[in-house]
Amino acid sequence: MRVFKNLGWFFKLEKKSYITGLVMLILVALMELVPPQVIGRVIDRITTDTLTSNSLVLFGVLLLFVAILTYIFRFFWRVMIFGASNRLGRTLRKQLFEKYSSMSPAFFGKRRTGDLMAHATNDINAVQMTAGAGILTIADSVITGGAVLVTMALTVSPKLTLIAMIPFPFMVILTSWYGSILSRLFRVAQAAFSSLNDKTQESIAGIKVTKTFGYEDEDLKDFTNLSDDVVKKNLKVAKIDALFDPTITAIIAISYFLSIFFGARMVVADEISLGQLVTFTTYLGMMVWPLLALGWFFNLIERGKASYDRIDEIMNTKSDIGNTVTTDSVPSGDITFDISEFVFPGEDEVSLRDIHFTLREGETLGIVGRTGSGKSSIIRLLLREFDTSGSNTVSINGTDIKQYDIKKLRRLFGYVPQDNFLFSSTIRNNIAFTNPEINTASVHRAADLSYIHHDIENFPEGYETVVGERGVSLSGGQKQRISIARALISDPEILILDDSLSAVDAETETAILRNIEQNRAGKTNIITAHRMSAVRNADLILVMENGRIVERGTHDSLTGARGWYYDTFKAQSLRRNLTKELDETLEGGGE
Ligand SMILES: Nc1ncnc2c1ncn2[C@@H]1O[C@H](COP(=O)(O)OP(=O)(O)OP(=O)(O)O)[C@@H](O)[C@H]1O
Repeated sequence: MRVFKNLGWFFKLEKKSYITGLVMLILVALMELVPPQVIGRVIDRITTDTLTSNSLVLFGVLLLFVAILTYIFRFFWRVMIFGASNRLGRTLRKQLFEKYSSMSPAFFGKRRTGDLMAHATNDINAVQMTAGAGILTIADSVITGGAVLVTMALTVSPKLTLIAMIPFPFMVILTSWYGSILSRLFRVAQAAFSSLNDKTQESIAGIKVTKTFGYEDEDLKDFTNLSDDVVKKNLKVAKIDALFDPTITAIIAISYFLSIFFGARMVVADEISLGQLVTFTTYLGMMVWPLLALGWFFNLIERGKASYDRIDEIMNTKSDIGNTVTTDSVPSGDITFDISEFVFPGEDEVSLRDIHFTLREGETLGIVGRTGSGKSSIIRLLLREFDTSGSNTVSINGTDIKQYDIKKLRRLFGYVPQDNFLFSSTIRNNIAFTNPEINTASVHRAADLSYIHHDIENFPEGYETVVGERGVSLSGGQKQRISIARALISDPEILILDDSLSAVDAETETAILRNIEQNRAGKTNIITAHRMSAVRNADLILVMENGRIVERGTHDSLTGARGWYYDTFKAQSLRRNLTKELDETLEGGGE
């Protein structure tokens, strides 16, 4: 029953629907008491030869009237109770999605996508069932069952009613025992379903890699194993599920036997009439549904409880990134990093050390260094994907960025992440993501700046071409450039290109960077790259190694210093010139 307590807030919210629904249920229960009474009376009148055609018509009209009212009331309770439970599904889905949206990347790094999806589908469905069918089954078994028992006792015989009820406590004990086993098994089955969900999602997302390595058979085997596991665990649930109905049917059968055995003796002893015994057994037949409903109720609440706990665990997870706003000012100005040490949450190793620099507003910062040297980590701190602690700060205009409203802070940035992601929508919608109402000319301009306009115009449907979930029909370079257009369209105060030019050729890179330089006067840019040519014109270049800044300066000062930057720049320039020469030679030879 704890799940009902947990859902108390919702029942309060939907008080009107539930109360109306329950009143309708009570009325249906009362209506259902009438037909057995009519049958009993007709039989008694037949046996005493007092049945007239007038009274027969009257009984018929009464039954018809009761049938019509039952039909109407049944319709309304369904609309009220199931309508409310559907609204619960909607509310929970919204709350869960809001929770997901508010969580930091660290949360998504730790959880599996399939699991998060299963919470939003299967688990919410199970809780919704508890608030719909769960309420119905308990109300129906108590109201209909109670009304039938009271009527049996009042209109036929309290003694016979008690005899008929002897097996009922066994049923309650057995079904609640099945319920507790079911809860455990259901939790395990839902977890298995989450894993299967996760596997499906990952297999589809990684299908290209799987195919390239020729690993389809292994992938299928993994999938089949997980799928078999889901079946096995659900079969266990089904086995316990299957115990509910036979138990209840057996209890009812015993109850019937006791009623007829003792009822017949009471008829013979003239304690009740034959009509009353028929009425009694008809009522007993009417107890089948309330008792089945009671069994289902235990089944449903156990499933609801298991799923509610799984959702609750997510809802109670606190985001690593808080939003305690202590300043009203809008973030803008110079960016200063003052970090002695930064450790990613849950890690032991220090990832960034002694990162101290200031980037003036309107200037361009270039960050270079070997892979894993800490370039993206600097960006992630600025974006508040992770927070610094202690005296370590990242500030904008002299204020720690943790003191700004996180949404206002993030509106500052036009960010092109390393693993760019395109939504399954049109190219236009992907570019206009931050401002869907923006005019076509601006979309084209952003695409022009990121050097993708002509490619897009050559697509079958131009800007209306739909890209797959991960832009499967586009080349890596095209995806990167569409992501750059998406970042540029809002003319952000701070543009961040995190290794975002890696998939375009050197000429395209130069052209895009020139466009950015010419069109973003007075705005800040941060570019991380492996190619030194991408940061050549930056006002400040940081060279990272093992989480530290090992060189800093402008292109000229760094080449003068003859360190890693110079060596790498020279090697890359040489390679670039050689490739160019080779291309020209091959082209010349081909003519
Ligand atoms: N969320 C995280 N949790 C723990 N460690 C992390 C996390 N993200 C990055 N790291 C670690 O921090 C170090 C720096 O990673 P980072 O992504 O900043 O390097 P990078 O210079 O951008 O590399 P690349 O050029 O390959 O993109 C790496 O050792 C990486 O494993």
